[in-house]
Amino acid sequence: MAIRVVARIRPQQQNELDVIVSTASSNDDSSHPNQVKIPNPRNEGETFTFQFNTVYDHFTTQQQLFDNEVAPTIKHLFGGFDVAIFAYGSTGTGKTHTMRGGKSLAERGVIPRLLSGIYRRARKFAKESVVEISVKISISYYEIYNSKVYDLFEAPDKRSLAGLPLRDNGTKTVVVGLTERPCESLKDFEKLYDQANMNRSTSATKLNAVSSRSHAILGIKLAVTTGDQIRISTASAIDLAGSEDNRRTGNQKERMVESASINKSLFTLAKCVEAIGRQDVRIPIRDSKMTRILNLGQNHSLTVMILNLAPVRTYHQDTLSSLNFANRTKKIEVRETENEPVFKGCARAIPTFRGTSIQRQPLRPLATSLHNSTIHASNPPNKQGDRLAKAFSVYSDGARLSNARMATVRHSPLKRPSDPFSSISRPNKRRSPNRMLFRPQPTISKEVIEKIIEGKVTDILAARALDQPSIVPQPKISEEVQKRLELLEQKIDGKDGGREQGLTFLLMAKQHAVRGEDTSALRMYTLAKDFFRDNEKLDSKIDKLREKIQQRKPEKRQRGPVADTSELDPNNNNRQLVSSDYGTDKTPPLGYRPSRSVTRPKDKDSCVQDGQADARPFILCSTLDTIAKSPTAKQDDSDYEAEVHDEEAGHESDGGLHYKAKSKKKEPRCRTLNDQVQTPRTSRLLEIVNARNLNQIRLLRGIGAKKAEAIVEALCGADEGESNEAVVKSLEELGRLRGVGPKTVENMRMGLQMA
Ligand SMILES: Nc1ncnc2c1ncn2[C@@H]1O[C@H](COP(=O)(O)OP(=O)(O)OP(=O)(O)O)[C@@H](O)[C@H]1O
Repeated sequence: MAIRVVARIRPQQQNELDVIVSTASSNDDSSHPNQVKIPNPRNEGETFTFQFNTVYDHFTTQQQLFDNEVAPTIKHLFGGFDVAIFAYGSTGTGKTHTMRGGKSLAERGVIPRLLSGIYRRARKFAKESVVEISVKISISYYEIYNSKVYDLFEAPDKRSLAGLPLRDNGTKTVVVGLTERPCESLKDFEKLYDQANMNRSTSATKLNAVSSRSHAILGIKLAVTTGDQIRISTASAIDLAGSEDNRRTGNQKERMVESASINKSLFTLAKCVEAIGRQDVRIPIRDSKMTRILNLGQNHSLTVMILNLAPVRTYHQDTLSSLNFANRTKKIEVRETENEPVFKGCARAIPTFRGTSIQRQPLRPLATSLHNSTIHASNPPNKQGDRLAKAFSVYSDGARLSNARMATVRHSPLKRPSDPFSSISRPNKRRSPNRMLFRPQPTISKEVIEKIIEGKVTDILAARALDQPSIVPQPKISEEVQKRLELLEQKIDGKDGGREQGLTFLLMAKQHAVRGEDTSALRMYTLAKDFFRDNEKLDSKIDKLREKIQQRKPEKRQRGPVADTSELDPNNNNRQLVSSDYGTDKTPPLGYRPSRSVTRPKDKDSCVQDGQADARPFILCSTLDTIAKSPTAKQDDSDYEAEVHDEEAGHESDGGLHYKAKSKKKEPRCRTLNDQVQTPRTSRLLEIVNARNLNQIRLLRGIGAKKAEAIVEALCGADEGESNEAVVKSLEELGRLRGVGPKTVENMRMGLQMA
């Protein structure tokens, strides 16, 4: 079954203007919309339509959403299926509101309602069933904060800084050392849940006063014992952190670190979804902890994704990104599989204890978390302080089998030493299982033997269930050991968290630098410094940038506010003329080539000089200057057209770019211009191209993924070493890049939406 994707549009909030998202229905029954409509940010006359299973508008109550989307999954949960419900959307779109909700009854979100539904169904089951039924519910709750997993049942001051390690268990990923708490009633749950939520990392940003800084995963484990069988299933309710544009959130140091981590994991998720869609052999699921845990498409769970959207223009590009992501996600097929029940009297289990034909079984992890739906026997444990689970149980033949079994049974509280067949628990007497089982027993019939063995098997399974850490918390691993585990894991994953984080800051710094956002670039470089101490190059870069900002201050004052448009308020239209609109390039370092992201001016006199290693293409400066001086800075498209017409005078390349010449030597028909008279539209185009951000380039009109790659490759091919990167300085140069012609250039240019 494909993942069910539903969209929820939150109400417009105070101070929010200009609603641009609307709903529609592809059916005749317009009372059930299933489409989201949003204008094309580059051409307001055009509307994009996205279709999902259902679309909920701002009138939808928490109750309605739950009844339609989540309540139906409860019966599947009781039927032995796993369920995964997750909220996705950019920051401030209502994910936490949807999943957790408010305190009042009407405002309660999906999670408390789900628990309430589970308890209600459990009671109904027990009441109506003719056989005895018992339902045990336990929960675990953890967050992924800055790429580390923390148990939310633990107070932050008691956490190990390294977090909890992850381990693979078949198709599932388990969190080692996670506690599971039994929850007898809804009240129990609410108490635990509220306490744990206080431990969740939240902070205020400009976009959300209580912004979640982590992905939170609640696991609900259901153990339904019906007569002689027990079935375990799990529901995972996931409140993802939202993608963030730091120019809009106003994030500073600590928030920025969190944001980089959030964006990175969400980017990995998007890459996974894309790779699944393309049916790639490699899905980069291991590239982030969140994707490992979510395990989209591979988790064999009934999956519902709630796409949270904000209806207003300030979120335009975020909404579009989310819609595109959801559009791809809805195509993912999941093979839901029912978790196997265990029967107390499972006769088929007997042969495995007989004779020498015992099959070697793979290692089966016993240390589990909620995500491990291994088989349990009935009589779930209720004693505290029982022996903790072994890491692995090995089924093997010969002596090893005996040992493994001995280990299991020896600790069984159900062991009956007087039992004539307690030899199962005595390895020294079980060297020859054949002889033992088939030796003539004058006083016991074969049926009785079978029965006794059946009973024994059940006991062993029950003992194993007692050994499970389902209720008893896992042993606390010392901080030192956990740190080592974490380091080991990073090594296995080929990552080094700190360095990676530092590189992300460097990347963001360079992006800001390319856009001429010196202050933000400086901020990012300073953050990167924490990760690359004693790096002289970085220090000198910071010093030079600081100096440059200082020097520009008086200049800025002279020019007035319009001159420094690079870091203006997003609502200010001027900003769109020169710097990237938060909408079109919000995604931070995505698709960016770290080593290629800095464009270097050849011209030493260019108005932006940034030491030896970092510089922006001077086209950006000339644009800034042009706009600062130009009274027509706010003109609309037609004004730009006239301006461009004047520019058609032809322009000699100054040799700044050594691109690969096209095979056919045609006179370029595209407009050529002198850098000093570039229009904002042209500057913007060149800026996008020179930034080498695949994501942005492919959004240009007439450019697909392949062409975008070809452009970036052509640019990289034209570089003279890593420290001397090529810059496209005119439309003519752009038109001569491999894979790009004058027509494409014109298309790209005219497709740019300018304010
Ligand atoms: N359907 C809704 N009805 C009423 N208010 C809503 C709704 N959805 C969201 N809100 C409000 O919008 C604000 C932001 O919502 P919320 O904190 O849930 O966003 P979020 O997506 O979880 O953000 P973040 O990713 O930053 O944590 C909150 O004040 C919340 O009450």
